Amino acid sequence: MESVQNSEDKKYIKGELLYTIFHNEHEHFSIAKIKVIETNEDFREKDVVIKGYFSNLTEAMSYYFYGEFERHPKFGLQYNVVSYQTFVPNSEDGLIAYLSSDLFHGIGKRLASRIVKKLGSNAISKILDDPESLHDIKGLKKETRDKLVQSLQENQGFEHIVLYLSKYQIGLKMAQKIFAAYKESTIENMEEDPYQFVFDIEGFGFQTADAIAKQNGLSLTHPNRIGAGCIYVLQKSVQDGHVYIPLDLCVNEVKELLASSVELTDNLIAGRLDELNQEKKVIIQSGNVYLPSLYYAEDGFATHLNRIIQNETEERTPVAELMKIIGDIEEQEVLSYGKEQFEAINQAIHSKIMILTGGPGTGKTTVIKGIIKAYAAIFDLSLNPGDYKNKADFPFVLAAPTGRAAKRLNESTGLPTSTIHRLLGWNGMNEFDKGENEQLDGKFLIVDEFSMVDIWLANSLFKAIPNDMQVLLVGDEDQLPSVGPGQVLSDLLNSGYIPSVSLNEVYRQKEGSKIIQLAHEIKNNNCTVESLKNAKDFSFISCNEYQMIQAITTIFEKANAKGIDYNDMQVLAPMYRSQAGITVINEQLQQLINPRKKGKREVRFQDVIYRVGDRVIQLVNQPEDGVYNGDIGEIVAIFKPDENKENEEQIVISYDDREVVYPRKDYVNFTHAYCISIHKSQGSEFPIVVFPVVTTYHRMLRKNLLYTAITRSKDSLIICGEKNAFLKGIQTIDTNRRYTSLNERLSKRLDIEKMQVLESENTDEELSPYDFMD
Ligand SMILES: Nc1ncnc2c1ncn2[C@@H]1O[C@H](COP(=O)(O)OP(=O)(O)OP(=O)(O)O)[C@@H](O)[C@H]1O
Repeated sequence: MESVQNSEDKKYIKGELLYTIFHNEHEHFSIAKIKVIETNEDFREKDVVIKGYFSNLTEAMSYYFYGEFERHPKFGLQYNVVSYQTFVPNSEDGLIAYLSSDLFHGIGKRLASRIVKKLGSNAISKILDDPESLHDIKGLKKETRDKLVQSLQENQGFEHIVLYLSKYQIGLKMAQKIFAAYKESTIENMEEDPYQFVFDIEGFGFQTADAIAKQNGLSLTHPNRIGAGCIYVLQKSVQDGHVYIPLDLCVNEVKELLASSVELTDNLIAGRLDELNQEKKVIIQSGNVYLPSLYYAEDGFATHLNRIIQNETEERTPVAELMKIIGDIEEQEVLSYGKEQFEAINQAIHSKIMILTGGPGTGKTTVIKGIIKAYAAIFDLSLNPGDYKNKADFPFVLAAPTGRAAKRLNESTGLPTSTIHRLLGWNGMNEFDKGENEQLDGKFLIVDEFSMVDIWLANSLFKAIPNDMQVLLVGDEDQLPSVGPGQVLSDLLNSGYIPSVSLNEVYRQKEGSKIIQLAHEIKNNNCTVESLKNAKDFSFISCNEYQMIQAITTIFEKANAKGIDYNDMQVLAPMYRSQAGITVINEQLQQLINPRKKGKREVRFQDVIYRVGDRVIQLVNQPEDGVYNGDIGEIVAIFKPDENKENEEQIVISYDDREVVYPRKDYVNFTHAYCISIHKSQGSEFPIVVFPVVTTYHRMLRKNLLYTAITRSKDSLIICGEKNAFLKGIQTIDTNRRYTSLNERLSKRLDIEKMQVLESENTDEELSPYDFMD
């Protein structure tokens, strides 16, 4: 074991564990109080609070903790532990006493001194590195020897590994993951082939593997190095939304990644990819390279889509009957459906699966309501969930990818809605309860904001759709694609595999909305500087990047003076950093809207101050608590550790229908929401949108991003910034094509179906092989 005396430059505190304040079983995260025995830190107190990821800290045991002090605004000085090890005396006498203690059964003083005599003061480290080193010790039976190794591994294995991994800047959290996978063989495996970790451990980076390999003198042409490079390149491509990358591009990127250090030929990389393909670590099809999870998601989605569509209902409602039903609905709703809208209702009623698309204000919601009412009238179904004995008997299933979108769907239809995750029964462990074996209840599924659904979620959803369920997918194809991989909505539309109706006539514009007009001008590429003239619900305030904060502050102050509720105003921006970025705007607006006040609690987390009353946004899906990426809430309480039974600092956030308690380690799951990113605003609408647009954002300024931003505003839109930047942005098409093969998969299926139809027609004519001969 590495002795502290050998690493004097490394800061440490040697201490005895007094008690544990908090321990998370799942993550092995602990906060504890220790009595300081010795330290090379400039610290003179008798005890200190430590925190970090530990395997098994035992009260009254002594440890070396390596790390650094951190000053917490509320809890004062804490020691943030990066690695640690149980204190084992490194004098021979101490070591003998340790090995002959109650911790190791069957080893007495005599045996312990023989071990120390043979292995020296580094005995424990030697045994952990190589259990064989215990062979040839007189009187040490195999059984006792195995037990000693096992106890040492249990008691010290993890720490030993943590210490080893910390040499490569691998933190405790990742060390926990690695230890769970490799246990005591971690070091052996890592020295032999660190590249394997890229395959086995989620989040283990290629660069880390490369650094470890270099230090262990592994060859740069190690076969797994190229393999790990391939996996790394593919994983990175998923972050850009790709489902696959073409083989030649993959080869080039791997070469770029590895070649600075070694000469690699295309053939060598392609050969390695071929082997990975045979080992099913990647899948190569038609010259495209996929990570298996994406290949199977795309293939699975296409298969289930096909399965559902094949079970077409034969029954057709006669047009006259449908006209009558729709006429009745028009009377009730006091409107007259446009031609496209009627067609959409008619098609949706008669299609097993249909897509409804259209820009803002074209009547998508109006049509959804029409479809539901028409379906209910045809099949004589009540739209009151209370009329059904069981919840599962209610025929309509309405869902959306985010909580806010689901809520909007509920408000516009008056029917129960949920997020797709909740619908599928997310169990918090990356799995859904619903699937092929337990499919969804209901007869008619409507999914809104489908452009936000990535290929993984689409596959999970379609797996769970029973054969007899009708499906309506609703979305706006001009919005940003899903954050996750794929572009399911646009691939479906391009493939022509399922019927779709596009609504183009704008109805809200007739009510004099400039916002809708602007959206359609952007969509149809006829937006000019004239389009940016102020109107009742629209204004453009000119300013540059450096004036932005002042401009936004003034807008908010003026609105407030007019009696407008700050909660109705939402700033949307494309990026976090820069003078006019999300972070700075949030800081400024927090000061204006929710300033520091005596008696109002606040805590600092990283560089941000969270205060009771702050508007915040959830950044990840947390289905176990019923909150989803993009949900906006308000901090309603901050608790000190001595105020709750968990003994931890907590922030309580209130969302529309629930309150969620976040322990400090989960504060990364939310951020301030006075200004949010346009990506996070997808699926939401706000009464007043303030949208800064300046040239500094240029990398981000694309047509679909600007379109998404302005279509989030319901009543009023204020753009502030540079007109040129805006006009340039709307002319910039996102050319970063996502590599997906859903369209091809579906087109192929269409071709097969056409051939089958041809074949069946030919059979009718009783063709014989002679017909194909000259
Ligand atoms: N056929 C129609 N006749 C009269 N008004 C209509 C008609 N269709 C839609 N509208 C009205 O136009 C407005 C926009 O319709 P709706 O909300 O259904 O559109 P949308 O496509 O869902 O819009 P968004 O995507 O912006 O939410 C509503 O006020 C709606 O009542």
